[in-house]
Amino acid sequence: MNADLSLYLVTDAALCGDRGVVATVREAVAGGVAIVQLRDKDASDAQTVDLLVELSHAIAGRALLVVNDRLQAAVDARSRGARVDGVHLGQSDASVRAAREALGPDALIGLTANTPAHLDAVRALPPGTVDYVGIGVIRPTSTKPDHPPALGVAGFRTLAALSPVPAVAIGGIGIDDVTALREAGAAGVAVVSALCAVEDPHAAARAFRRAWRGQRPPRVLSIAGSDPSGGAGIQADLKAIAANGGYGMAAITALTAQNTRGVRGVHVPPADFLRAQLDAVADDIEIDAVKIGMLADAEVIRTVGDWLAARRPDTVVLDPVMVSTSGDRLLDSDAEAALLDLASHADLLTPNLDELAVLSGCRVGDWPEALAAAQQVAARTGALVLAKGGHLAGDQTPDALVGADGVIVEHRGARIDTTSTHGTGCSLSSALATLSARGKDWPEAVAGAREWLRESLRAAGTLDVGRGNGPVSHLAGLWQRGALETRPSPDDVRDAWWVSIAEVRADIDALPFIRALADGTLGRDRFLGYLAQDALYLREYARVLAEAARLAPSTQEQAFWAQSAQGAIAGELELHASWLTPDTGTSATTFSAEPSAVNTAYLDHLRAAAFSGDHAVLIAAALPCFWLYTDLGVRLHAGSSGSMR
Ligand SMILES: Nc1ncnc2c1ncn2[C@@H]1O[C@H](COP(=O)(O)OP(=O)(O)O)[C@@H](O)[C@H]1O
Ligand SMILES: Cc1ncc(COP(=O)(O)O)c(N)n1
Ligand SMILES: [Mg+2]
Repeated sequence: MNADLSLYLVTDAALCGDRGVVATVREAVAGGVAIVQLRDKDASDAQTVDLLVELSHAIAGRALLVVNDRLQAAVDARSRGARVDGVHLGQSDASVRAAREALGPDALIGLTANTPAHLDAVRALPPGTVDYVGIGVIRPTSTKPDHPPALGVAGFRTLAALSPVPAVAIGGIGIDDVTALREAGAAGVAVVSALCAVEDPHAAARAFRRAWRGQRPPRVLSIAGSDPSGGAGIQADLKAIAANGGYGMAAITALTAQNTRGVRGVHVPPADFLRAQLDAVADDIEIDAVKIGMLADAEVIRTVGDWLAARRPDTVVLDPVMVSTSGDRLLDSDAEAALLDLASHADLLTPNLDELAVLSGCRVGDWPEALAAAQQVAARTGALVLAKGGHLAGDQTPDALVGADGVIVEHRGARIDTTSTHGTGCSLSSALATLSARGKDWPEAVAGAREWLRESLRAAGTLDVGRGNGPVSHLAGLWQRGALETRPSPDDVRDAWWVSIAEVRADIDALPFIRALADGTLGRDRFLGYLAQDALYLREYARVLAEAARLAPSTQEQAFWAQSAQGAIAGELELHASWLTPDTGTSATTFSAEPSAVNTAYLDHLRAAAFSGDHAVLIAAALPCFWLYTDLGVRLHAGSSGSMR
């Protein structure tokens, strides 16, 4: 049996305390435990059978269940209808061959192995007798008082390398050991106290899961129908998963011929082939979350249910698609009861108002009725229910996360004014599965998915796809944040500008005034005339720069422009003081000069830019003065022969 052994809970009644074994297991499984071993050395056989029956109901196919040592209890519990997947035996317990014979070829049979000789013995057995070995203890632990010396991670690695079957690490494992053990070849980590003796086994299990998974993005599998127009079904799911940070995969339940205006046809491939798709993915890839969408008919539902019972990933979101936004049936009406059964495999259901009415059998005419129906469905299925208000009349689209005890969290929000709502349900449920697999709890996942969907709805119109109800813009957030633009760097832009004004600059260099300035032959009067104009220019330029400071988008830029304004005023004052004041022998008339026509035109250009109120426009007008003067100054200085003064 190719089982998920990654997070393995071994029960300890004493450590579970008042909460009890059943509640502890239920919470830990909800948090992501993949396999549970009932271990109680003190219980009688009869008590063990009772507990197995109870645990099998509590687990409800969400994880595997095995029993430690008591082969007969496993057989007896099975005869009472319990799903007991197998046994875990110690070296001194019943023989693994007897267990295989009693429980059959599909049972999961594990064996404790602590020495190379134990592993040699496993290799000597007929293949398929033992499914996995438990190797330990990793660290000293009190839950197994007679344990052999602790192996540490290095000792585990050595033994695991000798094992012919997957090896689970067990004994005193803390969350900090998980990564190292996985790297050392562990197929899973088995824990007792770290999940039983904690206040919140659900949270602890999630933390272990995350540690096991490491930093990689979650793998999210959509089991849904195809929408060739790209807005709903698996096409929407893959985009939604990617947009929310997951790696998307898709097993196709049905092909639809549809567009934004409606569904023209549905083709359902053989259910066996769906199973083949699901197994192909699961045989190779660790699936962190599943989103289930369109299921077409009862046989497809059964196929998905069987597959989930055998290899359920941590997170299952079921969008009980029955009728599309365009009003077309996507599920046979006689399959609705089967869908309700499947719902009990899910962590979260995301029905719209109509689907909620079908699932609950209640009238759902308004939001309070939706909340009541959702609570009823939650109680009946054991899953949480996200009641969605997209189909409500009015300008609000509330969504509420509801459990068996009532509303957990409710979001209100104004309806976004758009007709592009094709695939909103598909997209939302995929986002939820992805965010949950990224470690968010359900209320956080709902808040995050809603926020993302609303952003995608707001941008939907710009896609302009189709003439019916268009798709949402799944990647709008990414596009708006500029991830796509192949924008040239600021340096490239500036270089291109310099090149584009090369001719103008050559003309400037050739001006008689500049040539005389450069070779030191400029007459004093002409130079003083120029300085007077420059002083007049700087006084106004300082005001323009002050306006740039006022409009600046950041404090850093604000400070730069304010300092530049101050520098321009200081420059003007210095020109007056050093060249233009009467006591240097220069005429006072120069000081009171009128701006020239060119000066006035240039200043008017700058003032117009300042009045535009647009920082970028103003900067574009103001910067050439900085850059061109610097450029010219540098070149004149490089070629200068003497002082101007
Ligand atoms: N016009 C809208 N503005 C804002 N949110 C919307 C709008 N239409 C649908 N939604 C949201 O889209 C999601 C899907 O809801 P709904 O349309 O009720 O389900 P479905 O698409 O399954 O029929 C919900 O979160 C709902 O609140
Ligand atoms: C293949 C497929 N699956 C699901 C939907 C539901 O769409 P919505 O999310 O708008 O309810 C759809 N239209 N097509
Ligand atoms: Mg919708």
